[in-house]
Amino acid sequence: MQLELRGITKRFGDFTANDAIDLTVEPGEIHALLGENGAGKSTLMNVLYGLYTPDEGEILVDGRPVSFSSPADAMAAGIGMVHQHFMLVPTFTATENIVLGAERTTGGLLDRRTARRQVLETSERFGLQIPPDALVADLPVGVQQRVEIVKALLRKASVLVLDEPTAVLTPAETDDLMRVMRELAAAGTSIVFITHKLREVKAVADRITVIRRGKVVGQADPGATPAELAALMVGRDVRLAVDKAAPAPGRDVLRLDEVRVADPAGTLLLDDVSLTVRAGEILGVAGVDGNGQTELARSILGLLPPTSGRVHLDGDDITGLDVHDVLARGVGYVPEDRVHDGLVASFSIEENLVLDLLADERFVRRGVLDRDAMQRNAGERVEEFDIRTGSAAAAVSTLSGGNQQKVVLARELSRPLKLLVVAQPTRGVDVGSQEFVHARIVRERDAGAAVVLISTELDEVRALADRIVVLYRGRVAGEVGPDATQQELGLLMSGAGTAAPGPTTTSGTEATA
Ligand SMILES: Nc1ncnc2c1ncn2[C@@H]1O[C@H](COP(=O)(O)OP(=O)(O)OP(=O)(O)O)[C@@H](O)[C@H]1O
Repeated sequence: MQLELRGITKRFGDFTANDAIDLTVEPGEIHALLGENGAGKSTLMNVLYGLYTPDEGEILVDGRPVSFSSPADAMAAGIGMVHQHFMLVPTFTATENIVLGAERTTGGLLDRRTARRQVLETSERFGLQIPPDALVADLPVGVQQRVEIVKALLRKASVLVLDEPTAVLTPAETDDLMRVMRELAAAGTSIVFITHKLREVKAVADRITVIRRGKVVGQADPGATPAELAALMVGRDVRLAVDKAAPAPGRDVLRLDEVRVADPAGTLLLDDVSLTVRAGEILGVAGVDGNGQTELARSILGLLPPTSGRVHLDGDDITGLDVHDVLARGVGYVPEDRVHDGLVASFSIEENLVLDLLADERFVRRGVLDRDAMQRNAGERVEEFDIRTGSAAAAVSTLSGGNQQKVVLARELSRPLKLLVVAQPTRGVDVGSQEFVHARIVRERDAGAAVVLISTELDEVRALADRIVVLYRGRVAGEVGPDATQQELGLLMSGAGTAAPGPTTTSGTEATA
């Protein structure tokens, strides 16, 4: 199927998110859509998927104009979309999710056998392995994504939109998705692929369209170098390498002594983790997602009290302190899940920029919020972090994904810090802003903060960290320098080269200690 978007314009109030965009996607083509945060990529795809009505322009399918007033219309015309945030029901099985809304029923009941067979057939045909009877909540993110893709394919999608599909995937899951994309394209499905990872674009794209500030600025050749692609996206040269001097570590700021965290069933999520981070150094924490990184950050912050072991900040025992007390001691926190843990969606950008700073006399006078000060602060932060918004008084939920991430960073880096804990700092952030975020993290280090950098992006960890620990099944599998090779890190991340046992359970007394 040939898809053509012609002169699409979409405005929000007096802000033009898409400005007369033309885009043609040929049958069986993988068409990458590149652009900085807030460029208008998701908006354009939401227009295509019937979620937004364009103010101007038209959509043509095989040369015929079509008009979609809902995703159901778009799906009926053969367009499928996998969103950045999946839209699955966690308590339903994979099969139930896939057939939801298009189910065949007999006497009002779901025809489970037919549904299951269809799911298996589609997943086998495209090499998308799915356990049909597993609950979605129990599946790894990469498999949940396959459920979304099978769901679209089962509805006979001949154009599949993937909006930042690799942001949450492990490297192995990403490779797998790339393979699936190539196979789908070879079988005639067209794919619109949105990503900020230029290497992926080079690996799979047949054609590349770049948009900037709502307009198409050009097509790029898939043979272009990442630096050339970055320059076209951002409109200037981008340094893809991080500039940083040798560290000058000072006193111990953070010390974890044999920290253990067990879940209610007694499985150890953090297992005897001991580590020290000094002022003026960045400790990188590498590992495949789900090996204790989240629990590590949360136990330092006081969001998840350790089952046993101690956490010290600047010599003080802060184990068991409330998160507000920990933050008030000069700790900054950029959580991996910005939507749930970093922002209040319905609050304005101004308000989100001072969350957790409500004891700060810059913004609160005699218990009353100083709106003028908040406005001034927002103006400065928006400018400094290049947050793309029409107005800082707008709800933070109206920002593009990457710009929401910048709000969290701008807030956390706006006060003097002893310790900065950052998880996945550049997830969903465009290459130009990645450069900026990396430079800001190094600046915190150079100003004397101890930094814990948790990232599943090995390139990021190696570029920023002064030392790297690898977490594997809740344990520190090893410590290496920043010059460790990808292979050495990969081995530690897979559990090879360590004596770490499989998932352990606490023995009764320890679990409750
Ligand atoms: N519902 C809305 N109301 C107001 N403004 C909006 C709305 N949705 C999007 N915008 C604005 O439109 C612009 C484009 O956003 P969009 O989500 O399309 O960007 P994007 O290119 O997908 O960015 P990212 O790479 O960060 O995901 C942003 O500046 C955003 O703030």
